[in-house]
Amino acid sequence: MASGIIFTSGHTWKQQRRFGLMTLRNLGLGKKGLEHRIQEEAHHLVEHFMNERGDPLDPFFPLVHSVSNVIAAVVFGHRFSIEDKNFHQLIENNDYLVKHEPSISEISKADPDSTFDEDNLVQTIFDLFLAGTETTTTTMRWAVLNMVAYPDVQERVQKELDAVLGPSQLICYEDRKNLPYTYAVIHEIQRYSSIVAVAIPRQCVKDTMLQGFPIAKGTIILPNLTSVLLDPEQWETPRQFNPNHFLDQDGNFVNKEAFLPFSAGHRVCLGEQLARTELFIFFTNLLRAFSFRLPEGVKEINTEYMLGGALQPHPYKICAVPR
Ligand code: HEM
Repeated sequence: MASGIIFTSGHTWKQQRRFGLMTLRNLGLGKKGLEHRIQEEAHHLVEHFMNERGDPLDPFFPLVHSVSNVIAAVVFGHRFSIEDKNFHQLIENNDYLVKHEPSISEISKADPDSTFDEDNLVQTIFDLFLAGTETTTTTMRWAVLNMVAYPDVQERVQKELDAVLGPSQLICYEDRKNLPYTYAVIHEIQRYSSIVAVAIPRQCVKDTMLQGFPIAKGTIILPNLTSVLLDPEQWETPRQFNPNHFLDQDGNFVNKEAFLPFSAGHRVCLGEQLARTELFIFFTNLLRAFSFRLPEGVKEINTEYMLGGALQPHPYKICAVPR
């Protein structure tokens, strides 16, 4: 039988999803706890790039390290050092999670309706890790790649950051309100890269009429998120990277109903708030400290995606030049 959050439905899904959300909340999501964790990881990330002294690097490993450490803090209660062999194993082989046998007080044999058994615990941890690591890392890889591909956008972000933030000021998610251009760029990165092309499948529970289309009970539905994120009726230049999609004429940030990279409804991404906070804090810290450029002699960068579970960029190397 399926366990965890992503692959379940009905009672198990409800209980495990509620547990996942509660755990994130208890650990400070929406309060300051998890934000501190992200700020600390952003600090390590900047330090790691700084040590490369502007030499060509593939940002994948430092990014996945930072993103994983935020989730590790939630599910294991500690962060990994970048040299940690276990951490490398974790990244390469998610078996690590299954071998771990945590036991917590939620596991109850007394309640016959309880889904809090070890299978569900392991799978829920696995789900949070998988769903939280791959997606956020891939979005950050697109973020860096797009800054190299659109240097004028990068420059404008940096100008805004320099005008609003002090050079060593701790950046909070709250600062997005004073950084409309930067915030619009992050949204455009998510829209344009559309990394989760298709959301989790649904099954129709009763005969339904939807906008004139009959959908029979039992039909499996695949929500196509890319079709919304690239919809020509919703976006001025759907197939061009254009931060103006999220700005009004006065340069204020505007949210768009069709901005659905986290999907919508009961299954909406459970980590949306966490992911938004991570993307903002990692992106602003990196762009304040570095300009991303092509390595010497390299003329262009591949901005096509590779088809897979998530739409990922091709592996690439860039230089993080300290500003
Ligand atoms: C940029 C980063 C992220 C993106 C674009 C993203 C996107 C999505 C999407 C599209 C879904 C499917 C929703 C649906 O079928 O309607 C989803 C589900 C999910 N996400 Fe995320 N996600 C991100 C980050 C995270 C993080 C950081 C976590 C960890 C806490 C997380 C945990 C989950 C879980 C557990 C589900 C399954 C929810 C369910 O089945 O009820 N995600 N995410």
